[in-house]
Amino acid sequence: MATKNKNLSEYDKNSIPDAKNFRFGIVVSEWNDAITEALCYGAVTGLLENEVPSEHIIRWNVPGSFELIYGAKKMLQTQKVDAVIAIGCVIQGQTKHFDFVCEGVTQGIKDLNVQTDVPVIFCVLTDNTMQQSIDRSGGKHGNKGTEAAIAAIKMAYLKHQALFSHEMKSQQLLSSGMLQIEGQPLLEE
Ligand SMILES: Nc1c(NC[C@H](O)[C@H](O)[C@H](O)CO)[nH]c(=O)[nH]c1=O
Ligand SMILES: CC(=O)[C@@H](O)COP(=O)(O)O
Repeated sequence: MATKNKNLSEYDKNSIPDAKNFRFGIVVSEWNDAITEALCYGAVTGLLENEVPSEHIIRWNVPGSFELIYGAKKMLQTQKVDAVIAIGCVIQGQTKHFDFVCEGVTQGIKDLNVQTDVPVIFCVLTDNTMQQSIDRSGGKHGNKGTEAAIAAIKMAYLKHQALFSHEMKSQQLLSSGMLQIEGQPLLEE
């Protein structure tokens, strides 16, 4: 479904997991800051609406969308966060630079999701015109920042569920004797 047929701010509140214990990083590009500030407002509002305490939200700025990659990497490496939201707005200019910035930040954020254990949410507008960006940052198509906040909550929950499931399976294997901790007797004497 294309964005033009969907409101980015709409979501089923009943489908959102309990997020009050999760912590979120938000990295915001300063290019097109009228748009990125509106996206950040949507993201923070989406988190607060779902019981995330304001003190569980850490915000950093970077110069442009290309720097979101490094900013998100340092955020997840140095801060105790369950997910990171990367916010940017790239608008087509006169040259091919748009293509390289969009491809670079897309691939870079994808790489972070592959190489690290913290979900990084892609909240980067890649628009042909400023009006398209306005429409998607609190305008007629809603706010992609809110959409990103909901995605961040759901991915933080998925991460925690996966970890819990793994720990439960390990405990079951240990207690059944099917798994041995190195250096410890298989069965207690
Ligand atoms: N033209 C836009 C940019 N360009 C700047 C790059 O993101 C980057 O900061 C620069 O190449 C230095 O590494 N950035 C945006 O976020 N939006 C644009 O429209
Ligand atoms: C995405 C960009 O870097 C672009 O807005 C810069 O504009 P231009 O292509 O005219 O240099």
